[in-house]
Amino acid sequence: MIQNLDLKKLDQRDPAELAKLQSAVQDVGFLTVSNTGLDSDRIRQVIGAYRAFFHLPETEKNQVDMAATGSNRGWGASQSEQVDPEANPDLKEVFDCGYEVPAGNRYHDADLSVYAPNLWPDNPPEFRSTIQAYYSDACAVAMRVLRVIAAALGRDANSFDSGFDTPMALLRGNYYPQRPSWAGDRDFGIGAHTDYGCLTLLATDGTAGLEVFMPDQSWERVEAAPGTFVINFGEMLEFWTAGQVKATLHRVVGDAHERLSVPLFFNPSYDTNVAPPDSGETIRAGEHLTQRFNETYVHLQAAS
Ligand SMILES: O=C(O)CCC(=O)C(=O)O
Ligand SMILES: [Fe+2]
Repeated sequence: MIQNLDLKKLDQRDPAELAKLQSAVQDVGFLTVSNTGLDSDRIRQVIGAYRAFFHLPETEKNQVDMAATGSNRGWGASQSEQVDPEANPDLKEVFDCGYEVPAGNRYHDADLSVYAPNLWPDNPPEFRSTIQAYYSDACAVAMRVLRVIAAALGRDANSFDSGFDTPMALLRGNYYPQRPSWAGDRDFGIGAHTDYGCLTLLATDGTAGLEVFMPDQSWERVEAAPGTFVINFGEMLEFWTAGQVKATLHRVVGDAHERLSVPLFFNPSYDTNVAPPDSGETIRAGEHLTQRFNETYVHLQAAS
């Protein structure tokens, strides 16, 4: 079962809520969370901005097409990403934006694609300001959730903080058009995958579609109305916690309804070592993320 938790209670270290969190991260790797401070009106505004962008004619979206770049900022057309090598490229469209590295930061002149400059469309006019404001508020919620996870695992609540000073956090709008009539059994809105980073904070427009691969090997639907978030964990947090946090497979098949979702992939700074503690290994977060991007974005598959 996928648990719904209350972030305010977790912040207050409510013992029953922390115990539920511990089993959600270890056994299932998925949960939903409410009471984050980001309310339903705010999420509707953000989803509305993405929806207006995705409904623009392709000629306009083409002006910010990431395929013309060596990174993943801007619009990705349908079938521009293949998260499951056994399936066809995903049917969804995306819009990705990332962290804006300030001048003076050690990564500012590093020319790393994970910190590439954002590409913003001219329309809708309020798109950039709406999405940028949400980016920073969503990162703050994600960091709060990571702190309560550290506490639930019996660690110092701030033990992950120093790894996130320049987060490679990627905010995405996913647009799933109606599933086309020609789609076959290798075609998905997004194929089965695990996320690459640490924590994913996902808002949706309330339309069903996300399915989680449960410990009993069944696919379970998880729904979240605007104001409730789905949280799951990526490969890096599984390594970093030596498996105490589970990176769980999930997918969206798609159906007759258009659907929007907005994941924030909260990834650490490039040089953060996400290898299991005391393993003597080094897994540099930026190298793992770059490799996974190169494997899955079609325009980067060809270039790498
Ligand atoms: O649309 C969803 O509900 C999930 C999207 C997802 O898994 C992803 O973008 O990694
Ligand atoms: Fe995902």
